[in-house]
Amino acid sequence: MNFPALRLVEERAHSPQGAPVSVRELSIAFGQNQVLDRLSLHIEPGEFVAIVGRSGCGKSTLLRAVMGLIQPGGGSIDVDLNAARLVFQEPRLLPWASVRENVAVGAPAGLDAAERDRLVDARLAEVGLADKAEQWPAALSGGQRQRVALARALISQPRLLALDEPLGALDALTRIEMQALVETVWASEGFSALLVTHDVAEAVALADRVVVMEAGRIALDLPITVPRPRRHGDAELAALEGLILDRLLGR
Ligand SMILES: Nc1ncnc2c1ncn2[C@@H]1O[C@H](COP(=O)(O)OP(=O)(O)OP(=O)(O)O)[C@@H](O)[C@H]1O
Repeated sequence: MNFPALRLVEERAHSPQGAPVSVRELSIAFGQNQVLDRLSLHIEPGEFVAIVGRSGCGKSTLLRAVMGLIQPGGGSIDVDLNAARLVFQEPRLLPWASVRENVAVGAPAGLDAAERDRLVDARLAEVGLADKAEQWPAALSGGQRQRVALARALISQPRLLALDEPLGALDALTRIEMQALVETVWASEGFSALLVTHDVAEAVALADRVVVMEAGRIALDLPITVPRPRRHGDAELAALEGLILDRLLGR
Protein backbone atom coordinates (compact mmCIF):
# COMPACT_ATOMS: atom_id res chain seq x y z
CA MET A 1 0.00 0.00 0.00
CA ASN A 2 1.09 3.57 -0.68
CA PHE A 3 1.41 6.11 2.16
CA PRO A 4 2.05 9.48 0.48
CA ALA A 5 1.54 11.46 3.71
CA LEU A 6 4.10 9.34 5.50
CA ARG A 7 6.61 9.83 2.67
CA LEU A 8 6.10 13.58 2.94
CA VAL A 9 6.81 13.51 6.68
CA GLU A 10 10.02 11.56 6.01
CA GLU A 11 11.05 14.17 3.47
CA ARG A 12 10.36 16.98 5.92
CA ALA A 13 12.51 15.28 8.50
CA HIS A 14 15.39 15.55 6.02
CA SER A 15 14.68 19.15 5.03
CA PRO A 16 17.73 21.36 5.27
CA GLN A 17 17.70 24.06 7.92
CA GLY A 18 16.70 27.63 7.14
CA ALA A 19 19.44 29.93 5.87
CA PRO A 20 20.41 33.13 7.67
CA VAL A 21 20.38 36.52 5.90
CA SER A 22 22.53 39.47 6.92
CA VAL A 23 22.00 42.87 5.34
CA ARG A 24 24.41 45.50 6.60
CA GLU A 25 24.23 49.23 5.92
CA LEU A 26 22.61 48.61 2.53
CA SER A 27 22.21 51.67 0.30
CA ILE A 28 20.57 51.67 -3.13
CA ALA A 29 19.75 54.69 -5.31
CA PHE A 30 18.04 54.93 -8.68
CA GLY A 31 19.49 58.14 -10.09
CA GLN A 32 18.75 60.86 -7.53
CA ASN A 33 16.20 58.64 -5.77
CA GLN A 34 17.87 57.23 -2.64
CA VAL A 35 15.59 54.24 -2.04
CA LEU A 36 17.53 52.39 0.68
CA ASP A 37 19.67 54.33 3.11
CA ARG A 38 22.15 52.28 5.19
CA LEU A 39 19.50 49.70 6.03
CA SER A 40 20.47 46.72 8.19
CA LEU A 41 18.40 43.56 8.69
CA HIS A 42 19.27 40.14 10.05
CA ILE A 43 17.13 37.03 9.58
CA GLU A 44 17.85 34.04 11.81
CA PRO A 45 17.78 30.53 10.31
CA GLY A 46 14.15 29.47 9.99
CA GLU A 47 12.77 32.86 10.97
CA PHE A 48 9.75 34.38 9.17
CA VAL A 49 10.19 38.13 8.59
CA ALA A 50 7.54 40.31 6.94
CA ILE A 51 8.22 43.76 5.51
CA VAL A 52 5.49 46.37 5.34
CA GLY A 53 5.55 50.05 4.48
CA ARG A 54 3.96 52.68 2.30
CA SER A 55 3.93 52.17 -1.44
CA GLY A 56 7.30 53.13 -2.91
CA CYS A 57 9.21 52.94 0.40
CA GLY A 58 11.62 50.34 -1.03
CA LYS A 59 10.25 46.97 0.16
CA SER A 60 10.61 45.20 -3.20
CA THR A 61 13.97 46.84 -3.79
CA LEU A 62 15.22 45.36 -0.51
CA LEU A 63 13.84 41.90 -1.34
CA ARG A 64 15.28 41.97 -4.87
CA ALA A 65 18.66 43.07 -3.55
CA VAL A 66 18.64 40.17 -1.06
CA MET A 67 17.87 37.82 -3.98
CA GLY A 68 20.80 39.20 -5.99
CA LEU A 69 18.61 40.90 -8.61
CA ILE A 70 19.78 44.45 -7.79
CA GLN A 71 23.38 45.44 -7.17
CA PRO A 72 23.88 47.29 -3.86
CA GLY A 73 25.27 50.83 -4.12
CA GLY A 74 26.80 50.45 -0.66
CA GLY A 75 26.89 48.02 2.25
CA SER A 76 26.77 44.24 2.07
CA ILE A 77 24.35 41.31 1.85
CA ASP A 78 25.29 37.91 3.16
CA VAL A 79 23.00 35.16 1.81
CA ASP A 80 23.37 31.76 0.11
CA LEU A 81 21.49 32.26 -3.15
CA ASN A 82 21.96 28.62 -4.22
CA ALA A 83 19.39 27.68 -1.61
CA ALA A 84 17.00 30.62 -2.18
CA ARG A 85 13.78 30.82 -4.20
CA LEU A 86 11.49 33.73 -5.03
CA VAL A 87 7.70 33.69 -5.44
CA PHE A 88 6.18 36.70 -7.21
CA GLN A 89 2.71 38.25 -7.15
CA GLU A 90 1.97 36.65 -10.54
CA PRO A 91 2.52 32.88 -10.63
CA ARG A 92 4.58 33.12 -13.87
CA LEU A 93 3.67 29.61 -15.06
CA LEU A 94 4.49 28.23 -18.51
CA PRO A 95 1.06 28.25 -20.22
CA TRP A 96 1.94 25.48 -22.67
CA ALA A 97 3.14 23.08 -19.97
CA SER A 98 1.07 20.95 -17.59
CA VAL A 99 0.97 21.62 -13.84
CA ARG A 100 3.35 18.65 -13.39
CA GLU A 101 5.84 20.09 -15.90
CA ASN A 102 5.59 23.56 -14.33
CA VAL A 103 6.48 22.22 -10.89
CA ALA A 104 9.23 20.00 -12.34
CA VAL A 105 10.93 23.14 -13.71
CA GLY A 106 12.01 23.91 -10.13
CA ALA A 107 13.36 20.40 -9.42
CA PRO A 108 17.07 19.87 -8.78
CA ALA A 109 19.05 18.82 -11.87
CA GLY A 110 20.21 15.25 -12.31
CA LEU A 111 17.12 13.39 -11.09
CA ASP A 112 15.70 10.54 -13.15
CA ALA A 113 12.11 10.91 -14.39
CA ALA A 114 10.60 8.65 -11.72
CA GLU A 115 12.33 10.47 -8.89
CA ARG A 116 11.31 13.84 -10.33
CA ASP A 117 7.68 12.70 -10.65
CA ARG A 118 7.73 11.48 -7.06
CA LEU A 119 8.96 14.88 -5.83
CA VAL A 120 6.40 16.73 -7.97
CA ASP A 121 3.59 14.56 -6.63
CA ALA A 122 4.73 15.15 -3.03
CA ARG A 123 4.81 18.92 -3.55
CA LEU A 124 1.45 19.00 -5.30
CA ALA A 125 -0.05 17.03 -2.42
CA GLU A 126 1.51 19.47 0.03
CA VAL A 127 -0.19 22.47 -1.64
CA GLY A 128 -3.50 20.59 -2.06
CA LEU A 129 -3.32 20.03 -5.83
CA ALA A 130 -2.66 16.28 -5.99
CA ASP A 131 -5.46 15.84 -8.52
CA LYS A 132 -4.37 18.66 -10.85
CA ALA A 133 -0.99 17.36 -12.06
CA GLU A 134 -2.07 16.79 -15.67
CA GLN A 135 -4.11 20.02 -16.01
CA TRP A 136 -3.03 23.12 -17.94
CA PRO A 137 -2.52 26.37 -16.00
CA ALA A 138 -5.43 27.95 -17.92
CA ALA A 139 -7.80 25.42 -16.30
CA LEU A 140 -6.84 26.56 -12.76
CA SER A 141 -8.15 29.38 -10.56
CA GLY A 142 -5.82 32.23 -9.53
CA GLY A 143 -5.32 30.68 -6.10
CA GLN A 144 -4.54 27.27 -7.60
CA ARG A 145 -1.98 28.82 -9.98
CA GLN A 146 -0.27 30.47 -7.04
CA ARG A 147 -0.20 27.07 -5.29
CA VAL A 148 1.60 25.67 -8.33
CA ALA A 149 4.13 28.53 -8.11
CA LEU A 150 4.63 27.70 -4.43
CA ALA A 151 5.11 23.98 -5.21
CA ARG A 152 7.65 24.88 -7.93
CA ALA A 153 9.61 26.95 -5.39
CA LEU A 154 9.39 24.28 -2.66
CA ILE A 155 10.51 21.34 -4.82
CA SER A 156 14.14 22.41 -4.58
CA GLN A 157 13.88 22.42 -0.75
CA PRO A 158 14.92 26.06 -0.43
CA ARG A 159 16.57 27.26 2.75
CA LEU A 160 15.30 30.78 2.07
CA LEU A 161 11.95 31.61 0.48
CA ALA A 162 11.41 35.22 -0.63
CA LEU A 163 7.79 36.16 -1.23
CA ASP A 164 7.04 39.41 -3.08
CA GLU A 165 3.35 40.13 -2.40
CA PRO A 166 2.52 36.53 -3.44
CA LEU A 167 -1.12 36.68 -2.39
CA GLY A 168 -1.81 40.23 -3.56
CA ALA A 169 -3.90 39.27 -6.59
CA LEU A 170 -6.17 36.84 -4.72
CA ASP A 171 -9.67 37.42 -3.36
CA ALA A 172 -10.00 37.83 0.42
CA LEU A 173 -11.09 34.27 1.28
CA THR A 174 -8.56 32.57 -1.00
CA ARG A 175 -5.95 34.85 0.48
CA ILE A 176 -6.74 33.73 4.04
CA GLU A 177 -6.60 30.06 2.94
CA MET A 178 -3.27 30.65 1.21
CA GLN A 179 -1.87 32.37 4.30
CA ALA A 180 -2.68 29.23 6.31
CA LEU A 181 -0.96 27.12 3.63
CA VAL A 182 2.15 29.31 3.65
CA GLU A 183 2.28 29.09 7.46
CA THR A 184 1.89 25.29 7.33
CA VAL A 185 4.62 24.69 4.75
CA TRP A 186 6.96 27.12 6.50
CA ALA A 187 6.40 25.35 9.84
CA SER A 188 6.99 21.91 8.34
CA GLU A 189 9.88 22.74 5.98
CA GLY A 190 11.95 24.95 8.25
CA PHE A 191 13.11 27.47 5.63
CA SER A 192 13.69 31.13 6.44
CA ALA A 193 11.05 33.40 4.90
CA LEU A 194 11.14 37.03 3.78
CA LEU A 195 7.68 38.32 2.84
CA VAL A 196 6.86 41.70 1.29
CA THR A 197 3.19 42.56 1.71
CA HIS A 198 0.81 45.52 1.62
CA ASP A 199 -1.48 43.70 4.00
CA VAL A 200 -0.55 44.41 7.63
CA ALA A 201 -3.01 41.76 8.89
CA GLU A 202 -1.22 39.20 6.70
CA ALA A 203 2.17 40.29 8.04
CA VAL A 204 1.19 39.86 11.70
CA ALA A 205 -0.62 36.58 10.95
CA LEU A 206 2.44 34.99 9.35
CA ALA A 207 5.61 36.55 10.67
CA ASP A 208 7.86 36.10 13.69
CA ARG A 209 8.88 39.73 13.15
CA VAL A 210 7.25 42.55 11.22
CA VAL A 211 9.64 45.16 9.89
CA VAL A 212 8.13 48.56 9.05
CA MET A 213 10.09 50.52 6.43
CA GLU A 214 10.07 54.28 6.15
CA ALA A 215 12.28 56.52 4.02
CA GLY A 216 14.65 53.72 3.08
CA ARG A 217 15.24 52.57 6.64
CA ILE A 218 13.63 50.34 9.25
CA ALA A 219 11.31 52.44 11.41
CA LEU A 220 9.96 49.61 13.55
CA ASP A 221 10.97 45.98 14.10
CA LEU A 222 8.18 44.27 15.98
CA PRO A 223 8.34 40.66 17.27
CA ILE A 224 5.04 38.77 16.92
CA THR A 225 4.94 36.18 19.67
CA VAL A 226 1.31 35.08 19.27
CA PRO A 227 1.34 31.23 19.32
CA ARG A 228 0.83 29.26 16.09
CA PRO A 229 -1.22 28.22 14.29
CA ARG A 230 -2.72 31.70 14.31
CA ARG A 231 -6.38 32.34 13.80
CA HIS A 232 -7.57 35.07 11.45
CA GLY A 233 -9.38 37.69 13.54
CA ASP A 234 -7.44 36.91 16.75
CA ALA A 235 -7.70 39.91 19.14
CA GLU A 236 -3.98 40.01 19.94
CA LEU A 237 -3.09 40.00 16.24
CA ALA A 238 -5.63 42.76 15.62
CA ALA A 239 -4.01 44.89 18.36
CA LEU A 240 -0.57 44.43 16.76
CA GLU A 241 -2.03 45.28 13.36
CA GLY A 242 -3.48 48.49 14.85
CA LEU A 243 -0.12 49.43 16.33
CA ILE A 244 1.61 49.05 12.97
CA LEU A 245 -1.15 50.90 11.10
CA ASP A 246 -0.86 53.79 13.60
CA ARG A 247 2.82 54.01 12.78
CA LEU A 248 2.27 53.84 9.02
CA LEU A 249 -0.52 56.42 9.08
CA GLY A 250 1.28 58.70 11.58
CA ARG A 251 -1.65 58.54 14.02
N1 LIG B 1 14.41 49.61 -11.62
C1 LIG B 1 14.10 50.81 -11.12
N2 LIG B 1 14.51 51.94 -11.73
C2 LIG B 1 14.22 53.15 -11.22
N3 LIG B 1 13.53 53.34 -10.09
C3 LIG B 1 13.09 52.26 -9.43
C4 LIG B 1 13.35 50.94 -9.92
N4 LIG B 1 12.81 50.05 -9.04
C5 LIG B 1 12.21 50.78 -8.09
N5 LIG B 1 12.38 52.11 -8.32
C6 LIG B 1 11.89 53.18 -7.45
O1 LIG B 1 12.31 52.88 -6.13
C7 LIG B 1 11.33 53.24 -5.20
C8 LIG B 1 10.96 52.04 -4.36
O2 LIG B 1 10.34 51.05 -5.18
P1 LIG B 1 9.91 49.64 -4.58
O3 LIG B 1 9.27 48.91 -5.69
O4 LIG B 1 11.07 49.03 -3.89
O5 LIG B 1 8.85 50.11 -3.49
P2 LIG B 1 7.78 49.25 -2.71
O6 LIG B 1 7.84 49.70 -1.32
O7 LIG B 1 7.99 47.80 -2.99
O8 LIG B 1 6.47 49.77 -3.42
P3 LIG B 1 5.05 49.05 -3.63
O9 LIG B 1 4.53 48.81 -2.24
O10 LIG B 1 4.24 50.09 -4.35
O11 LIG B 1 5.28 47.82 -4.43
C9 LIG B 1 10.17 53.82 -5.99
O12 LIG B 1 10.28 55.24 -6.00
C10 LIG B 1 10.39 53.27 -7.38
O13 LIG B 1 9.87 54.15 -8.36
